[in-house]
Amino acid sequence: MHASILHILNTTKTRVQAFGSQACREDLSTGFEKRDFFSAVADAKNDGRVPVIAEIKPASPGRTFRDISPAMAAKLAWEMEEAGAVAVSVLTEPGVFRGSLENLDAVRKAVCLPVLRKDFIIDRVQLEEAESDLVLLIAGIVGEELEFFVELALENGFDPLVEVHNRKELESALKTDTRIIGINNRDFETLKTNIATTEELAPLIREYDLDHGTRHLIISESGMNSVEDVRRAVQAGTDAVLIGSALMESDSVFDKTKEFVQGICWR
Ligand SMILES: O=P(O)(O)OC[C@@H](O)[C@@H](O)c1c[nH]c2ccccc12
Repeated sequence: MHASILHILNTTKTRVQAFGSQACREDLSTGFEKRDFFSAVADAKNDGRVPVIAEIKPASPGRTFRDISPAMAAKLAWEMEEAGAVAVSVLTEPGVFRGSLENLDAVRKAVCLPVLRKDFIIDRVQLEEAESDLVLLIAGIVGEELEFFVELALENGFDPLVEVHNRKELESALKTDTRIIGINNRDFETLKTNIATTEELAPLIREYDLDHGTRHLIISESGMNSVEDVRRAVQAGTDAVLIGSALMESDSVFDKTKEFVQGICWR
C-alpha cells in the first residue's frame, strides 16, 4: 500500500483511540430523514442525466485543490445539486485529504441530495459519530471484517458503498449484503488510475447479478477527467460515476458538474 495511505490508516487509528465517539448518533439523529440514493439514480436515468456523484475533496495525496470551510462546502454542494448531480460525496478524513465532519454536516443541511461520507472507516465508533445517507467501506482496507462492517452500517441506517479494486475484493463484496459496489479505478499501491479497472470488473458484477437474480448499483470511481472517460465507464455497465478532482480543479464547479451530467445521452 502507498505510504500516504498507510499514514492515513495510522493517524485514523490514533484519532479513533484518542477521542472515541465524539458525538452520540442517537443525539444527532433527532429529525434525521434518510435520503434515497437508489431513486436519485433512477430519476436521473429517467430524465437522461448521467448519474454523477460529485465530490467535495479539499486535497488528495500530494495535491491540494482548495481550502474548504463548511460554508464553502455548502456552497459547492449547492452548485453540484443545481447542476444535476445525484449525490454529493464529502471527504471527512482530516489529514491527507483535509476533510472534516463539519463539512459533511454543512453539506447535508445545504442540499436535498443523498450525501456520502468518504473516509477510511476502520472502527465502529466512526459509524456512530456522524450522519450521512451513504458510507464508504473500502474492501482492501476493512479486509476480513467487511461483512461485519456492512451489517453494522445497515443497522445504523447507512447505505454502504463497498469499494473494490480487483477481483478478490469484488468477490468478498459480493458475499455481503451491500447493494452498492464502487469500482475504484485508483490503485492504492501506486495511486495511478486506469478506467480499464471498471471495464474489467463491471461486467463481472452484471454476470453475477444475472446468475443470482440480484441487482447491484455499480459506481465507477476516480480518474475521470473528461466526458470521454465517463462514456467509457458507462459503456462498461456502470450506473453512476464518482468525480472529485476534475470538479475541484475547475473554476466553476457548477459548469463542470453540468458538463459531466449532460455529457452523454443516457438513453
Ligand atoms: O478525484 P477523483 O480522481 O475524481 O476521485 C474521486 C474519488 O473516487 C476518490 O476521491 C476516492 C475513491 N476512493 C477513495 C477512498 C478514500 C478517499 C478518496 C477516494
